[in-house]
Amino acid sequence: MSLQIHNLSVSLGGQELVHGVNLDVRDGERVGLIGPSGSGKSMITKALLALLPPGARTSGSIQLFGQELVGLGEEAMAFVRGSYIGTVFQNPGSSLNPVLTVAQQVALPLRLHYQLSRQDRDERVAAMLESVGLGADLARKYPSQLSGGQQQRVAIATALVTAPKLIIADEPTTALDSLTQRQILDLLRRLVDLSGASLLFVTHDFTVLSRVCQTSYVLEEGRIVEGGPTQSLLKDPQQSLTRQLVKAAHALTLQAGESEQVDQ
Ligand SMILES: Nc1ncnc2c1ncn2[C@@H]1O[C@H](COP(=O)(O)OP(=O)(O)OP(=O)(O)O)[C@@H](O)[C@H]1O
Repeated sequence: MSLQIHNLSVSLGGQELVHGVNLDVRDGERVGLIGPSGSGKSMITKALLALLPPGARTSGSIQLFGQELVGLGEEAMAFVRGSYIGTVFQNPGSSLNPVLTVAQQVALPLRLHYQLSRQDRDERVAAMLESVGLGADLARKYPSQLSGGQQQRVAIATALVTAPKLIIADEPTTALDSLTQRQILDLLRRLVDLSGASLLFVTHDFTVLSRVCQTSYVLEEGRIVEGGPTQSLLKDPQQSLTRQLVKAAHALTLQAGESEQVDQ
């Protein structure tokens, strides 16, 4: 098992925002966490990365490859983040460092966490850029000189270059047009599968999950209300929120004239 979240609760300012969440990601599995704005998706991913705001309290258990993360010290947690987890966030324009070139950006996690020779590092960066479909001509450019889709490709390359075992993608395509969104989702799915990593994909959009995730969990006001194979949730949603999210996804899909389905 890659990730086992058991009875996770998160409180902030004396208020409990996440209530007893259970969620599993098996090795090599792509799992979605879906819920409307304010349902607590970010609180769960931040708890997982130990990046909650000061004063937040976490209880329960988060096991990553068998290691308990709740209560782990900052130094050990920084090591876990750098070695085992890759993250891709919503807005690549702000998550990329504006003063680093594309090549420097992708090389940064290798510099921070691995002792590689300059040549090995450059080779790994070039191979990673190629695998996300960015040519050598873009390697010397800065994020501001790239399109949103190209920026997100750089972010994916940066997340995957250290070959992390778990990728956390938090609304990674929300800021992109629908064609670019599909390309980036397919790229992420392909690279995650190629690397053998597991994926936890956070979104409010079932259209996206149906393209990427085999299993999904539905979050409502800090609680998981439903979970299971994504296609089953789409075909036969049991909870009112799941039905609403599926309906919204069908409306979006019809709008875009697309039919989405993920390989199991
Ligand atoms: N720094 C904070 N201090 C206090 N409450 C917060 C803070 N950040 C978020 N919250 C509250 O925690 C709850 C969950 O928020 P969270 O950001 O996890 O939702 P989300 O599902 O990620 O939403 P979105 O899709 O809009 O990002 C909300 O009620 C929110 O108001």
